[in-house]
Amino acid sequence: MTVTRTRILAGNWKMNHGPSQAARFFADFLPLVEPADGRSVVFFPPAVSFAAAREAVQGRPDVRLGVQNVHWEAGGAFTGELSVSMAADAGAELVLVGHSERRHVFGETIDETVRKTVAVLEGGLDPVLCVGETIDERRADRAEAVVVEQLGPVLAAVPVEHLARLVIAYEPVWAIGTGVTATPADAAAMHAAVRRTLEEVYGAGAAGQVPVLYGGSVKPENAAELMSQPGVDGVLVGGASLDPAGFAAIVRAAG
Ligand SMILES: O=C[C@H](O)COP(=O)(O)O
Repeated sequence: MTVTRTRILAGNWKMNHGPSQAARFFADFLPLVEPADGRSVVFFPPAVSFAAAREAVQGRPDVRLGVQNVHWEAGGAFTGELSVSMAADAGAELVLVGHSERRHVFGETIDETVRKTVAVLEGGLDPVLCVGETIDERRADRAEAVVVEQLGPVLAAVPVEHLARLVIAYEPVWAIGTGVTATPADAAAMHAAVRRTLEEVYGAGAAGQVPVLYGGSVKPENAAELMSQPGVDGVLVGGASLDPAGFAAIVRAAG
């Protein structure tokens, strides 16, 4: 397994921080975080705040931006949706796909995550594919099986030449926004399952090409321990990414 992958510290603002709050966030956050080799900071602001975020991070190539969702079609009558090319035109480099709130609140299917991942890759952006089990699935000892079920069809549709642009985020649904975090050992075990699945599909060495992030109640207090686990390349942070000082502490916890 490669141990030199770039650390990724990602903040998903979900439906928080409009344009003026986004500008205030970056005015406070950026002076707290020096650019550092081997570390990439990513934000997923709401679409209406994207332009404000982009303006705020000009001159900071260590900070990249993504969108929280896209439609797989190139354009057309899809009220409320964004296409990949529109996101790219706005300056997005990454796209969240299959976030648990898309799957469990908005009914996004595995087939839709496949279409979105393919559209994102074909459009030249990098997908951050989110996978994770519910508490009932974990209690039924199906955590690993569920993650493999979510990953398999997507990986089957991603050609190996695009593999190095894929990012995977393991986010147990029961840990998201609950204050309950997976134990570092559980996170490490699930990350290992993700990497095994990558190697089963693409062959030996594939797992080293794909950063795998942990998400679910990551806070300044637990970020360093989670990121010290084997196979945990970074974090995808919701609530704690809304506070400039708190998220800066998480970024610094990456070393
Ligand atoms: O995308 C981020 C995850 O849903 C984690 O959210 P959280 O840090 O608020 O638990």
